[in-house]
Amino acid sequence: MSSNGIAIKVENLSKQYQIYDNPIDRLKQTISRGRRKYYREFEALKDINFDILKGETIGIIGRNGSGKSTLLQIIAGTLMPTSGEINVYGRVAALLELGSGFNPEFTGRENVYLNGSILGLSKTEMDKRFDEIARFADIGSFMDQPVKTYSSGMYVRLAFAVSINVDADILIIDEALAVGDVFFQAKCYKKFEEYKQQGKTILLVSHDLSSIIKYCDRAILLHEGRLNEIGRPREVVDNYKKLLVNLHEHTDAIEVSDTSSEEHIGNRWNTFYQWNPEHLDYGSKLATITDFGVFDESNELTSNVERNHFCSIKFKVKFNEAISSPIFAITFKDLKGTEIAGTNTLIEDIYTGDYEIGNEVEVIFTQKMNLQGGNYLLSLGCTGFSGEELVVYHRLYDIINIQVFSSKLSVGYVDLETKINILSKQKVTV
Ligand SMILES: Nc1ncnc2c1ncn2[C@@H]1O[C@H](COP(=O)(O)OP(=O)(O)OP(=O)(O)O)[C@@H](O)[C@H]1O
Repeated sequence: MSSNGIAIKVENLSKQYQIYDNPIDRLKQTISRGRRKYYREFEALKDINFDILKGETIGIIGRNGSGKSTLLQIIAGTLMPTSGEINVYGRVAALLELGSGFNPEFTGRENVYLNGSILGLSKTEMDKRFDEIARFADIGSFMDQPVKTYSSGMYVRLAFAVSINVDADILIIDEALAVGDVFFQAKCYKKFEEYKQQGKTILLVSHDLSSIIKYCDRAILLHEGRLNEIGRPREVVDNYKKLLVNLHEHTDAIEVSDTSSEEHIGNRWNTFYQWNPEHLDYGSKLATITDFGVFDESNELTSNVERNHFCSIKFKVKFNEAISSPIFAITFKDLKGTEIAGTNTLIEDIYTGDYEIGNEVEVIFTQKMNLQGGNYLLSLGCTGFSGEELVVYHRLYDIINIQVFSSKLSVGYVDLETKINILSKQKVTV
């Protein structure tokens, strides 16, 4: 069957698990040979449809229990769907949950060869790859110890090293990288880039939303076993965040309610800006952000800030209910959606006050702009706690673009304000 550029095709896929309330019921079920049902059915995946193209990197996100691992296992071929169809075009290397894929009694070396043979590679082919696998895993003499003696980090290192060195067309990774240390993670992400450049397909399940935005071409949001959304990672991640706070409304423009301070009506700071048409505006609106603006050192409204100069982000919040100790927040993201910098009054340990219905407050975040020259999206938020639970009153995500000007072209996102000294050593002549 021709794939027409498709790596994975999923059609009307559903998976039901049989839930036995009592362990003995499982035995009864076997004995009854289907005459009676001793289990409940639980639908972990419901009518899932999507195509993944060759060369795409896809992030899969969703709450715990939303069906991510079940979906990956079905794609990897280690679990059968209850109904529907799945076609996978190419060889799959899967790094699923810890504990799967390796025999704990075998050494690392033996497991490398075992995995290779499962994936259809001969011993000679694995011999050629072994040194690279060992180099990437970098677990030293543990390679010849039984895997059961490994730490979870070592386990992931070896499993990842195998997965990326078996010439798979499709790489599936379930959260596994989170266990490795940060340097290993960086090494893995670098490897992803190589993989992408080779036109290979990557499926990544992660709770690290920044990585999903940074590395994926598209993201899939699963919710209660259903495919909630598939699309641009930044949008899917933002919608997922909304879903996490159980708020589903999405308005296309800011609804600026009349505030109690008459002086600003018709003269709002925020009319100075072109708003991002893709911004997100959500929250319970028990408190609303009624205006916002960025001010330079002369207290002039601006959307251009010079690097290393001070600027103030101001926003007004009106309380539509009595609220104690709200949390005010700002975040800067780059245009890919990666959070670059941000803070809030909780992190900064600032007492924000108690408010009655109708009160209005002006919040001012003043900082030295240490971001490198470039374009950034500003997000604002007003949240709080209801008991233990974080509640969102109003968030304006990615509402405006702030351009940072800099004559200095250095690398990365922030200016470390490095001081460089060159100490010359005189040659000693005898
Ligand atoms: N073998 C099983 N038998 C019965 N129910 C199962 C089984 N495996 C998973 N489930 C249930 O199916 C649902 C989906 O599980 P799955 O592990 O796919 O979710 P997930 O999104 O990967 O979750 P997490 O983020 O916690 O890893 C959950 O409610 C889970 O309890």
